[in-house]
Amino acid sequence: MAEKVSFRDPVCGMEVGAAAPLSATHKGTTYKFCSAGCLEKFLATPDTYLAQAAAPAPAEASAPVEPPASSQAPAPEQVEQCELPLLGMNCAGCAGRIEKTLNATPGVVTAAVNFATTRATIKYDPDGTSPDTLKQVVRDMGYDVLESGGGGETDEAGMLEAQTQVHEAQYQKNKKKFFVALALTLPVAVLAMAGHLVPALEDALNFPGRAWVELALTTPVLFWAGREFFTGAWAAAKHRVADMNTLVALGTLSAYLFSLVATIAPQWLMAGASEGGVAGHGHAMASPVGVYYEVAAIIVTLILMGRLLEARARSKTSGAIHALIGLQPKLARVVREDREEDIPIAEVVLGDVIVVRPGEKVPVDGEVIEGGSAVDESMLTGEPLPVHKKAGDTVIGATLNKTGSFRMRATRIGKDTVLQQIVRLVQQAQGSKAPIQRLADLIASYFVPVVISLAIATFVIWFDVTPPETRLNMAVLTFVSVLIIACPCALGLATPTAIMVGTGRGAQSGILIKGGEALETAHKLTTIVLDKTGTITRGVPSVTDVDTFVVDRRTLLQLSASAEAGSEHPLGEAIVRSAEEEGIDRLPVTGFNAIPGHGIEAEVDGKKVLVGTELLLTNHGIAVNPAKAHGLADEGKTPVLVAIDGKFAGVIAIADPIKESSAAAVKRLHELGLEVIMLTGDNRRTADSIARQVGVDRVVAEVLPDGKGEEIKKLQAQGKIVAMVGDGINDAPALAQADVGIAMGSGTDVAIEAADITLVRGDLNGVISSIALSRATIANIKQNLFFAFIYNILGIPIAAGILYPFTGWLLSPIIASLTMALSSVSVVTNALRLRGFTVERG
Ligand SMILES: Nc1ncnc2c1ncn2[C@@H]1O[C@H](COP(=O)(O)OP(=O)(O)OP(=O)(O)O)[C@@H](O)[C@H]1O
Ligand SMILES: [Cu+]
Ligand SMILES: [Mg+2]
Repeated sequence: MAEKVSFRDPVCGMEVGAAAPLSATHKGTTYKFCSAGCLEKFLATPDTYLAQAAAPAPAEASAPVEPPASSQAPAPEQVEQCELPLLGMNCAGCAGRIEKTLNATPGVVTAAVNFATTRATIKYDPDGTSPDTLKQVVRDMGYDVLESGGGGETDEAGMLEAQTQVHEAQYQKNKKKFFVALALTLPVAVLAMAGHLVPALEDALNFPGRAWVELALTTPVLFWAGREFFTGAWAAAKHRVADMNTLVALGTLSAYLFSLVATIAPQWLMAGASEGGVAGHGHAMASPVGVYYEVAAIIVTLILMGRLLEARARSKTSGAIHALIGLQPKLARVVREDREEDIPIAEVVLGDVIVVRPGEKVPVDGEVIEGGSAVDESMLTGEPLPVHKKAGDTVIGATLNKTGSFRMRATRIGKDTVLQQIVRLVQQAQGSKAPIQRLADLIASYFVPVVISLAIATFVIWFDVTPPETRLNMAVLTFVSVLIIACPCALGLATPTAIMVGTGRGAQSGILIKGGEALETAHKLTTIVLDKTGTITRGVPSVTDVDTFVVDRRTLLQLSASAEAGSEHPLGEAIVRSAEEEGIDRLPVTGFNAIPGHGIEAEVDGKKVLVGTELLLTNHGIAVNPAKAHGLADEGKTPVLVAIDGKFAGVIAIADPIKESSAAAVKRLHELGLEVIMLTGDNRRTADSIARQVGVDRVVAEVLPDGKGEEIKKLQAQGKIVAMVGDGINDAPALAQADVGIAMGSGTDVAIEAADITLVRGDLNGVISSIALSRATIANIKQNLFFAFIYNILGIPIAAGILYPFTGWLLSPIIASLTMALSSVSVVTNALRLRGFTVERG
């Protein structure tokens, strides 16, 4: 097939390697794509992108040496991506603010900041900005960026390691702060409240300088242990925004300043109040006006405690990725100059011969060259049974060799190994946002200003309606309570933590989900479209019957195999293999032409040979007696018709066995309420026969390769939400068109770019597990949002004192801060339940 191939993605202009699985052919040129997104855009309006990519070319096209196929037209827009591990975010509001600022920075195409992974993922134009500039932007906002050791290519494992260390150090520091705060707060709480609880103590605690003691104890709690609330609130204020720090700072500062004035100059507060003095709500009298130091101190201490618990729980959400990285073996036993030696994994080079003994891990990806063994691949594929490997089979790094020993040749090392690809993918997925989160973000962004207004309204109303002696106390208390109870910190955790645990759990079971969007869409699917070859069937077709009319069997096989030698189609390969097995040598071929979806034409040994569908032959004006072919097709075999020199010469039947798991999986999909459609380029009879055996609802047969995406579009136009399941490489346009594209990885060749979800173990049970995982994750997110909101919704009116006139109930600021701490913890704990999700076993 002498067609042109362009390795520059025409949409984003990125250089894409020859191995990239995504491609589309347009007007005789095959274009490679960096991502399904680009492919999708291209397929929608190919000509605009080609015009764009070609436009600046003439200016530079002064190098005639360059062959036109690889013309280096500068792309309209070079996009690079970098990841910054962020430090110092303590609330989802921070993440939102950094994201906004980065997006507004010149040169940035898109930026996304994830609070759960504490990463910023930035796509930028290298001519417009640089990672260093972006880091500075973040630092200017009062946050920090973790330097990831050596520059250049970022090593996921290293970056994660460094980030974990920093988080641990931060955790220890926060722990210290909490305990100091606790030690100072306890006496304040005892002084302020013990007298109320135990009346006998009241007099003893009511010594003259009490307020001053409380002041002395509370001040360091607030301004040392709670310092970050004030710096955070200040940073937010400079950007004219308010976040949870603002609420905490405002709340504690109001209680503190009120008490301070009451301590230093009570006469200011007495103005207008009656001579008898006022009692703080339920407080022993120490100064003529009640003081609320304990409120400020306890709020800070409880919130610090909540953050500690939350950090502890959150560190577990990245457990899956740590487990994956931990799979990487450290050493490899290579054979160099006839000697075996153990070397660090990083020193293995491509082509190294490696010895793997029983009980050892396979160090890198490779091909078995000698010996054989059963290998446990469950850690990457989720497949529970060990897989038998012999010479010629591929083995994956990090899988466990069980019984025998073998030698292998390293074929993929470092960043290219399946394990590293999976780790990268999971990192990206965990950092992505689900659409449902946009709603949460939107609500959170309005929440804080609304809360502040509510708090002020509460203050004003109580100040108005309360008798003068207690009105300031009442107003301050309710004001602080509303501010604290309404803090939306749990809201920011609800979605990202669930996405993180859900995608991590998926990866451990061989389900690689590319992002929150796919994870969310998968629970809404109505229709599953299955590709036939390699998805329902095993994808290893073999010749079963050869039927000849004109020439003898040997000649027919020889001519067809020679003609197919240049074909990459599995059917062609099956014919070539069958001829080889029978010891038939191939003849020289002169003209070869593949007609996608129909077959091939070639000139072999001076004869014109056509191999392919009935239509291919009839289109060439060849009379065909199809009875035999139809009979074979009804058995579920694919009849390939052969014509020699314009005459129908025979039929080669090719069968591709159905995977054992397929029928049961289709049944389960039906039970989940999904419509199952089979999509194939094969003829209708064969397709129907296979469809009957596995029980799909509907068959769309004889679809040309580039028509598969069209078929998906048609289904979508009927209002269906469609998942396309294919083997990832030739189904790329359909995978990209579908709402969720699910690629069947073969376990060794993970076609990650091609789809939204990649199933490392290639069977249909993975589709069921993906949908189940999606449903479980979305349900979990909804529970989280409920947990996050319920406290606010119930708490705000009570804190505002709605019940006070009827029952005398007020929500004390102390209960408010306890609730706030607990709501974050309950959200994270709930998300962690997803770790127990179990996958479907066939
Ligand atoms: N190289 C080839 N040799 C013989 N027949 C071919 C060849 N290429 C295509 N055909 C014929 O064209 C038909 C359609 O091919 P196509 O690649 O579109 O689908 P397929 O591989 O059979 O099925 P699926 O869509 O499930 O992958 C094949 O079933 C076969 O009959
Ligand atoms: Cu909060
Ligand atoms: Mg095919």
